[in-house]
Amino acid sequence: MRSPKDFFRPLAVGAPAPVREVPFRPSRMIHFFDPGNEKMAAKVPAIAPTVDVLLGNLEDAVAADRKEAARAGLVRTAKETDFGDTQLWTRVNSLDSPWALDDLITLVTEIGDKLDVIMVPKVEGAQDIHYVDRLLAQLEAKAGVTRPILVHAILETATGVANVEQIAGASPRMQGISLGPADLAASRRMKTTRVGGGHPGYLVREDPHADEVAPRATFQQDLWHYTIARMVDACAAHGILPYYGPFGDIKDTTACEDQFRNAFLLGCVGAWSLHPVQIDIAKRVFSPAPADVAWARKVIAAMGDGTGAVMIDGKMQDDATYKQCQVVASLADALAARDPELRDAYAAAEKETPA
Ligand SMILES: CC(C)(COP(=O)(O)OP(=O)(O)OC[C@H]1O[C@@H](n2cnc3c(N)ncnc32)[C@H](O)[C@@H]1OP(=O)(O)O)[C@@H](O)C(=O)NCCC(=O)NCCSC(=O)C[C@](C)(O)C(=O)O
Ligand SMILES: [Mg+2]
Repeated sequence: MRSPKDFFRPLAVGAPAPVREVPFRPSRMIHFFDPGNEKMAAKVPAIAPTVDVLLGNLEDAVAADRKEAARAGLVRTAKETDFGDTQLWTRVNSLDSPWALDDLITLVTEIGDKLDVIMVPKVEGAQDIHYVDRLLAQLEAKAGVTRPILVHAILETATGVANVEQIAGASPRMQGISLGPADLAASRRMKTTRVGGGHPGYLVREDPHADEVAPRATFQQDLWHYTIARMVDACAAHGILPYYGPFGDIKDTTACEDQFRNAFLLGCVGAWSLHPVQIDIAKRVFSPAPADVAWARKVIAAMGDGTGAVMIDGKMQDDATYKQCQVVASLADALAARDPELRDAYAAAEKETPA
C-alpha cells in the first residue's frame, strides 16, 4: 500500500504533479464518436461547440479490424481540431485486450497535451487503476506533458461494483466513474438485452382488491437504482464525479430523458450521448431548472451565514437545506459560465422570483 504521504507524488520522474482536487468542469454529456468512421469524425468540429465533452471511442462498437484506424483517426482529429473549451476524452480498449497498451502509448505521446481524461473500461479493482496510473506518468514524462491526464473508470463488471470504493480512491488521477449497464448486465447474468433503461418484467404489483376482480396496477422499477446509488456514494466519498452512462434505445427519447433525470436527481453530473439526438436531452436534464436555481438562491439569501432555521413559503429551511441549495446554485454558476443561454434563463427566473 502507498503511504498517504506519497499519494500526491508523481509516479515517474518528470511527470506532472497529480491534482489535489478534481476540477469541476461541466460534463453534462460525454458525446461518443467513432474516430475511424470518417463520416462521423467529419462532424466533430461542428459538434464540439454544442457539447461539454467529446469522446473518441476506441473500445466496444469499434470492430476488431478497425481498432488501428480508430486510434489513428483520433490522433488526426485531435491534431486538426480546435476544441475551444470543450474537453477531449477517449475510451481506450480494456486492459485485457491486445490494443490497450498501444492505445495508451500512442495517444499520450501524440496528443497527450490535448487529452483531458482517459476512460478505462471494465475496471475490476484498484490494481487496474494503479497499472494505468504508473504507465500514464511514464508516458507523460516521456512526452513532456505538463498537466496530468485524468482517469475515468467504467463500472461494468460485478467485481468492479464490489470494489467500487477502492476504485474511486485508487489514484489522485481518478476523475469519475460511469455506469456501463450492458456489460454489467452480462457480467451479473441479468436477463436483459438492452443498453440501460428499465424492463417491463421488473415490477411490483399492487395488492389484490377486495372484489378480487379489479385489475391490479403494476409499477415498473428501476433496475439500476442500487448500482447508481452505490456509485454516487463511492464517488462523493472520494471527491470524484459520477455519470449515468449510455442509453441504447436511441429512438425512445422519452425513456432516455427519464433515465438521465433519475441519475441527475440521485447525484450524477452527466450521461453519455451516443447519437446527436441525445445531446440536448442531456443538456436539459443535467442543467438545474431555472425555477429550482432561483429557489436555491432565495434560500441562500434568506439563510445569511447558513445557520439557524427560517420559514420560506411555508417550508422550513435550515443548515442542511442551505447546503442542498448551495449544490444547486454552484452547479448553476459553473454551467452558466459556459452556457450563455442558461445564464440568461437563470437571471430571468431570479428576477421573477419574489424575495
Ligand atoms: C447508434 C449508431 C450506430 C446509429 O448510427 P446511424 O448512422 O444508424 O444513425 P442515424 O440516425 O442514421 O444518423 C444520423 C446522422 O448522424 C450521424 N451520427 C450518428 N451518431 C453520431 C455520433 N455519435 N456522433 C456524430 N454523428 C453521429 C450519422 O453519421 C448520420 O450522419 P449523416 O446524416 O451525415 O448520414 C451511431 O449513432 C453510433 O455508432 N453511435 C455511437 C455508438 C457507441 O459509441 N457505442 C459504444 C458506447 S455504449 C457502450 O459501449 C456500452 C457500455 C457502456 O460499454 C456498457 O454498458 O457496457
Ligand atoms: Mg461496456
